[in-house]
Amino acid sequence: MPGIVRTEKNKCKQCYSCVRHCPVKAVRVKNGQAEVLSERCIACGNCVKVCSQNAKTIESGIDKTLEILHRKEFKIAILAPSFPAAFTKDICGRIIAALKMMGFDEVWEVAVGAELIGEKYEELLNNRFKPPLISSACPAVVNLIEKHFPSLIPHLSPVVSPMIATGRLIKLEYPEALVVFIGPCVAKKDEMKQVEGVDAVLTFKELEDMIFTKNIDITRLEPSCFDGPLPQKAFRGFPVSGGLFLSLKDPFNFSRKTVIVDKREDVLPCLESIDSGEYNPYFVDILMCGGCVEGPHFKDTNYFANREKVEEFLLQGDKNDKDRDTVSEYLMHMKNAQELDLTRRYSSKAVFLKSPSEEDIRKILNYTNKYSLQDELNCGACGYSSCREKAVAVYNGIAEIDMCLPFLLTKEIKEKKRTEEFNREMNAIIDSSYDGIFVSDGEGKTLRLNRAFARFLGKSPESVIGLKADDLEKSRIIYPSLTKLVLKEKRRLTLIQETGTGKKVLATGNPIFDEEGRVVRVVVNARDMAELNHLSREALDFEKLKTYMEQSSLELNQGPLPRIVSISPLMEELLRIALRVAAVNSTVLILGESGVGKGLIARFIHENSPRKKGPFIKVNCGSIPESLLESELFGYETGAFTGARREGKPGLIEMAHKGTLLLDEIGDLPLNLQVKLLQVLQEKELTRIGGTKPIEVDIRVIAATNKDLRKMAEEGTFREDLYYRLNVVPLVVPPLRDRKEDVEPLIDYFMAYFNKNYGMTKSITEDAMKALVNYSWPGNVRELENLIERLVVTSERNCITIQELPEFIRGKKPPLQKITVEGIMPLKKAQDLVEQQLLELAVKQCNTTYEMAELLGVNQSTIVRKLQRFKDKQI
Ligand SMILES: Nc1ncnc2c1ncn2[C@@H]1O[C@H](COP(=O)(O)OP(=O)(O)OP(=O)(O)O)[C@@H](O)[C@H]1O
Repeated sequence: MPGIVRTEKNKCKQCYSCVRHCPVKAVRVKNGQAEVLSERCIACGNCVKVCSQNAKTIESGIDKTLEILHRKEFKIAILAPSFPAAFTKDICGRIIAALKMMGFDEVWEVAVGAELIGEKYEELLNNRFKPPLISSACPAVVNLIEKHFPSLIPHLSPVVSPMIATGRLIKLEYPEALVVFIGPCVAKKDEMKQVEGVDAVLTFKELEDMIFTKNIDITRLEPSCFDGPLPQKAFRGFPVSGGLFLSLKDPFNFSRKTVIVDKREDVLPCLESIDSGEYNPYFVDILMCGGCVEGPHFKDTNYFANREKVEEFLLQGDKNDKDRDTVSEYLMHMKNAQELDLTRRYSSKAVFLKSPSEEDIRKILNYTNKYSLQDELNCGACGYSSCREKAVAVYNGIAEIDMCLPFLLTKEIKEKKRTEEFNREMNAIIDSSYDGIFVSDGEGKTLRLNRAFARFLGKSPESVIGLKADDLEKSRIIYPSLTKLVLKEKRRLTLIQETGTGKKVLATGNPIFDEEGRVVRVVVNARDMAELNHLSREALDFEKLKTYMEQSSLELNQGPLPRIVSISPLMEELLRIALRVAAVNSTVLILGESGVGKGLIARFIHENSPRKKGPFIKVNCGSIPESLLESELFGYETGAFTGARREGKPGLIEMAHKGTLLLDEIGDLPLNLQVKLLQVLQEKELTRIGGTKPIEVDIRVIAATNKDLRKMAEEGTFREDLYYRLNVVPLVVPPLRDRKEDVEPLIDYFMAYFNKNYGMTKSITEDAMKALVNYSWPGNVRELENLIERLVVTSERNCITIQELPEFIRGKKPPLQKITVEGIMPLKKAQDLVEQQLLELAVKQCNTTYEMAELLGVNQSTIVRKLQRFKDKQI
């Protein structure tokens, strides 16, 4: 059966007041909303009275009454004896008149029913009915015993309430009559559903509402009197505390053994003590409220004033009292009075809560940080008198675990701290963002912007916050307004905006939607176009360089080992030593003029070492711009610098792990990197740029140079400690002029190689060969190789003749440039000037640094380096 109390969910504000004041804890809190459990509810209406939010309402009897009033049957209203307390003195008689005006044929007093059952109580008490006899006039008490103290059911008086007794008397006399009870009690609405006797129940408050709605001006009505039989005075006092007891013929007969319970807080302890056998009264005159003059639907709840009004009516009576038959006279006139059945039966409706084990209780308590007895504050904020009682409710699913106020407060403080921290972090992230960030609400009002965006606008963030997108656009602070467009189109948009400072920004606006699909925020992300262009150029250069680096390294590493062509005893000796060195892990320093084949020897050592399956990485320290060399060698971590890849990148040293690292042109390694390299050689670990964690590397280092490192170390341009660390095994590759016997085999080798490469079958005449062998090859093997390639490609005939050779090889020395010396200057400066002039000439003649290298007989990296040097020094 549904209960009589309803909860308006959205009004419930988690105050737990209803839980606290419910005597039987019939309130379940679920998702923060309290709802009454009809199976546990005793319909006392207390939760309705204490709910400050008016979230609890009582089932209304108005509709049912209206329906009855529309019927043609005989309609009788029965007024509870507490009515004088509900209305002012001059209104009382007029209430009866108002009820008749509304359509009731008669208005009876419920005190009649009280007199009827009073006799029954007399009988039960005199016949010693299963003491203690517990009165059953209060339906909330009956519910309490049936649902929560079923063992006391045999002691409940088997007599109906005065309301039911009055209803039944009327229906016996007028079987067709419809009876509406009007009283102070909400529990009567529940009783009506369980026991036959009345057709509707109205509270005094509902009656007032009906009178108001029907536009009845009660003050203008002539007072009217009660119909029906006249009850004895004593029974008009039924609703006050002990009213039933005092109505007994000889109450003092039982006074010592009677207890009058009329306070809500006393009801439970009384029944508990009787139930436990601790307390053994003879008669229990028990009401849930302070008599029936203090219910949840009573406007003025001052018990004493209410009680006085009831007693006044009891003494003064009604104007027509003397004209009415008494109850006993009325019964005598009835033909079938003996058929009046005033008995009531009860049944157990007990729904007990499950008892959790101690372990279960502990688990629940622990969740809210209650680990010891001291932690159990029993503050009652949750509505339960103790933390354990609440734990039992949680276990039974009628309370929520986090209903604990101290726990929530601690949690909230923590949460607040976390939110503050998070906000601080977010602000720091947003403010440190390189991109400009601008946030508006769904109306286009500026909520926040970061420093970068404020910089674009040339304004302080504070001066922009609160301004509308439209205003920003009109005043040209930023134009056009992306926020406006996003709000209009409701989609992500990108466009170029111009700011008041003349900056152009590339901006992307994103709408943020709420659950209903409305745009609640617009987040604009912007980049300065000028910076963007600059970055893209930088990134392009960076990528190009890396591709070049990776390709050159991989070429060496992955391609077939180039043949070392040599028949000279000097080279044979060198290779023999190189082979021996290859077997061990020592650092090798390869010295020799440019283009003699130092790189080739390094590769030879790697391929013949135990590391041959590992990588062979070649780094030309002279050809990578100094600004990039560090990151190329040591790698970098995420976001270490502008243009860095997002995920970071290992350096070439790290890439050479388990293999060999050739540091070519080591003499060009900047001093700061020399220190870092020394650390790697000594500690066998490195730290990426922007990183903190050292990375272990197992590499063999081979350094190569055409410079006099020892001299450089003496002059302080190369670290001495690094020089000694590298110079463990020095290998000197002899220049080609010192091993002329290798020239012819090398020419044959390169002829065959390029013929194959270009699909040709060129050969060379003996004269040409002789001239080539006799040339002194300042650029060594590289110069020779380049010339042969050019001859194979450019020679018109199948056989390359001496005429096709450059003049300087044919014996005629290359024409000497006239270098004017106008005075004494340091030799080094003179050398620089000469080099500079030569480079200037070469730049004019050649398209690439490779061509320049060939023309000047040095390798390309030397050209790059020297050009850079002259540029830097602006010589
Ligand atoms: N003995 C050789 N047999 C075949 N090819 C050789 C020989 N020596 C050198 N070369 C070729 O000559 C070119 C220059 O050699 P390498 O780059 O090893 O010289 P390098 O001394 O390292 O030059 P740099 O000092 O400019 O770095 C390469 O193409 C290499 O293959």
